Amino acid sequence: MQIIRSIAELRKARRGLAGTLSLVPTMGALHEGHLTLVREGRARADQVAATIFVNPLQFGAGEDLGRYPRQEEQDLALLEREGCDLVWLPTPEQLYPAGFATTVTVSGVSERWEGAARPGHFAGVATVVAKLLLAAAPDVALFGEKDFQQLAVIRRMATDLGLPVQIIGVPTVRDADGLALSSRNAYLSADERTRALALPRALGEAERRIAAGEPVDGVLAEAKAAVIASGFESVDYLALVDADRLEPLEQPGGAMRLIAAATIGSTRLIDNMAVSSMPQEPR
Ligand SMILES: Nc1ncnc2c1ncn2[C@@H]1O[C@H](COP(=O)(O)OP(=O)(O)OP(=O)(O)O)[C@@H](O)[C@H]1O
Ligand SMILES: CC(C)(CO)[C@@H](O)C(=O)[O-]
Ligand code: BAL
Repeated sequence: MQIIRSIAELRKARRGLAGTLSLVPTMGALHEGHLTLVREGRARADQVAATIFVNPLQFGAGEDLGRYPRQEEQDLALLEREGCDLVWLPTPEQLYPAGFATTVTVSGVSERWEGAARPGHFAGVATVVAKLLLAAAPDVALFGEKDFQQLAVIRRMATDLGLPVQIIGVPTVRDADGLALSSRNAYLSADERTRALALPRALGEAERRIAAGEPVDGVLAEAKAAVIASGFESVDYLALVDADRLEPLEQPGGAMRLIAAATIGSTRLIDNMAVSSMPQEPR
């Protein structure tokens, strides 16, 4: 596995890679979700590369940039074991040179939900992903559905900028009990980890009830109440949206997604689930 630290080295290494390339951008602290993206990337191209970069541009003031988990040595060992061909670890100075003044802003799909809760977040994500894609020039880039709105923003950006890359979304990998894997789960105490299960459970229950034809408003209100009753301090949003533009849906129909963000202790978790669009007989 080639370990690359500068853009110049990356360009040289890229020219030397034979065949097609998959890219898996990450912020490190790797878990099975990331490794699933790497495996999927390997299945879709001749070579697979990953990036590890905790991108300061996508963190707001007062967010967790300083305490975000960093474990480079362990991450490199995991990627090597997974058969990753190349890993690029850029520095903020390389990606954001002095005088940096160009950002990529995606309107519409980035504005609600995470975009509203974390102003500037998606401009930071879109900018860094555009830069990573331009520098590594992959044929395929893979992102997790766990960050469902992020995936929609990146798809929109790649289409609008005409980037010559196929964007692939990979289903959320969960722990055996149902909690979505996330590097931020490392912040949870044992007690919070247990209570955090209320989030996927509430989404699963809401999914079942909406698919069974129950009124959406009532189901969403009860799901939020269940999350709070289980010990989350707050729910930023828990909503039914269309799966492409992430606009709120009052009536079920088409490709739908339940999306949520909630805070437990000092940890903000996000999750989402697909909702079956065929009305089912009440169970
Ligand atoms: N459980 C998961 N299943 C599938 N993909 C995932 C999962 N968790 C993260 N990913 C994907 O891995 C890529 C890198 O994500 P990132 O490094 O931010 O990890 P993370 O676990 O999402 O961290 P965070 O706690 O910051 O949300 C993103 O495309 C993200 O959607
Ligand atoms: C896509 C990404 C690597 C951009 O920094 C990040 O937002 C993430 O890890 O999901
Ligand atoms: N996993 C998404 C990146 C972020 O929360 O900043």
